[in-house]
Amino acid sequence: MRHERIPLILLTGFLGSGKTTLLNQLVQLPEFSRTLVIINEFGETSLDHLLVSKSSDDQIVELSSGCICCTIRGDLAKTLSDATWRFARNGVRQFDRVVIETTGLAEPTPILQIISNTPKLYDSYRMQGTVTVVDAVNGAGTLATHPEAQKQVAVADLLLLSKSDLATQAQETETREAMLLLNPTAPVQLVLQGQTQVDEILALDHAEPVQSTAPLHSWLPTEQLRFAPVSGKQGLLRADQSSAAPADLNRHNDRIRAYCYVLEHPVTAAQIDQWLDALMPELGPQLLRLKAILNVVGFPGPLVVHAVQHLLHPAGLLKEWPDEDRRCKLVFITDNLSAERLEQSLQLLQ
Ligand SMILES: Nc1nc2c(ncn2[C@@H]2O[C@H](COP(=O)(O)OP(=O)(O)OP(=O)(O)O)[C@@H](O)[C@H]2O)c(=O)[nH]1
Repeated sequence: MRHERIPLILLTGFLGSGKTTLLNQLVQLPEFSRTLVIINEFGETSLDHLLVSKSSDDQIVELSSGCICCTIRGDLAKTLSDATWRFARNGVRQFDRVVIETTGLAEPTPILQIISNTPKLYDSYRMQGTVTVVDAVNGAGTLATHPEAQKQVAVADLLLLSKSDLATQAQETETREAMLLLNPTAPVQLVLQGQTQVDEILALDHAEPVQSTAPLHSWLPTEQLRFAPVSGKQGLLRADQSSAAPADLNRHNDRIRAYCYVLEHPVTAAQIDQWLDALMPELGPQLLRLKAILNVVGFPGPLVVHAVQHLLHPAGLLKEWPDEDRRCKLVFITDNLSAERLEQSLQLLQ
């Protein structure tokens, strides 16, 4: 039987959004007591690791000579691969979880890829999810102007809205709308001075095949979206973007978009293979994230598919459906990809 892999949470968010404040609270909780914290800072004077609570001093690694998403990817890989013996006593590993705090300008996808593309790391670590902190005061403006911030929101499994104590109602609403447009499927919860509902973080199980059907409900909140048939494509419905957020919000960030589809009929395993074989090499770089729940002919439960850019995680087959809705649901978070091009690829599932 396969050994239990160590869950890893990627904590990201734009500069000053409140990542360290959150981490400082998390490491003081009993649930996070056996957590290895890896902090990446950029620049000569790195302070964050000093700000994180002393209680976990012996399990904090600071990577400060560059950014882990670009210049020091190797350092991250080495830190993770050495950690299992470096943070062990008498041969027993002293941590059960890893949290990596990125710099505010980091792109999360290369970091997710390091873990999945390095067999030794993939064998030891399981991506539990990406948590992105967004500042409610500056969020809308930041998301309108910084592609890094857009990508951080787009790939999140959980979005944490910070500083709502400082934000006006209008600022908070605009920030929520901007987040919704980039990522309509990730739940949003408040974090106030680093305090938040920690159960939601611990329950994340999105980035790799889920074992339970519970998280599927939050994936694609179909009840909140309006779907309309795509002309000429039988059984294919597309969510209307304006039902997620006002359309004019898109004016600043029309590169990164979320598309949600429902396919009304079951598909065959062969069709899925063919579709993914064509999709990943061709559109991989433009796919920031793909999540799909597919009804496969002859399978008792849904097949769950995840991809981050050209990286396809092994699909997970669940034993049963979470509810009566047996339709296939697909979410694509894309960079510079048109609905027409996606729909052309979906023809392989028709
Ligand atoms: N009022 C208020 N201030 C907050 C909240 N969260 C964080 N802050 C403050 O925001 C500032 C930046 O917070 P940090 O936790 O350092 O942000 P960060 O994301 O780690 O910042 P970088 O490392 O620069 O990317 C600090 O002064 C925090 O005290 C909040 O919910 N409310």
